[in-house]
Amino acid sequence: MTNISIAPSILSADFAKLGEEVAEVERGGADWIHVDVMDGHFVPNLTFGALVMESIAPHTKLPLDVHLMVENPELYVPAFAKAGAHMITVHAEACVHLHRVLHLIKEHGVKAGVAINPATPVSAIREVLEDVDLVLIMTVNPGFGGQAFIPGTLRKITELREWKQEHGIDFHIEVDGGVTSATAPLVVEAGADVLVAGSAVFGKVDRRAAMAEIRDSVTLPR
Ligand SMILES: O=C(CO)[C@@H](O)[C@H](O)COP(=O)(O)O
Ligand SMILES: [Fe+2]
Repeated sequence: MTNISIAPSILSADFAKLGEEVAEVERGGADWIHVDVMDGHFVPNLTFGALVMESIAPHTKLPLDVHLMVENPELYVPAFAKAGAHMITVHAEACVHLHRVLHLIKEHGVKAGVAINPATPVSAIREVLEDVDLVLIMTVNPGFGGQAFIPGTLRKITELREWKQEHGIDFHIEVDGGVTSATAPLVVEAGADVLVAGSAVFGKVDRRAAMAEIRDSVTLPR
């Protein structure tokens, strides 16, 4: 079975103590830290920029998985790379020159990911699938934590898994939005290997138990 990584999204953490929050989920068994950056234009919400992430970075050794929900993401790639990003994912819908942006990310020594919204087909990113380290399938419309999983997105995960098999190339398939112990088995069965979970982890008092519940849902026999 594929190794499954859990990436708690700090969007649902307590912003007044982000350092402690990431350290706690690292101790509790998280694999990556998912960092949601929103500009109030590409999505109807605002979060933070590279300076805030730079101040979080010393509090964890886990890879920082930056999800840029911003227009003109190429403008922010250098700052997030400098701030300690391990992976930077940009939205296909936000990039006129998607191939160029993905290579800009790699030139900064960072792994490159591409994200698609629920209404965007896999065909929109087919020409860059050999250029990416990760594809992020949004399983909610981006902008907010705590939304309900959109089941119609599952067929895109399956399509990507089949594409990987057919072409013999590898990249992570990450899912983001509404991931819980109820939906995790569905996305893993479809082919996802990185599970972002915001409210299902940070919304719980016991974060270790919350992550264990998600991991057990995809590893223990049903
Ligand atoms: O990128 C986003 C939202 O746009 C996510 O990363 C959310 O933070 C996921 O939150 P939950 O749906 O897991 O509560
Ligand atoms: Fe995200």
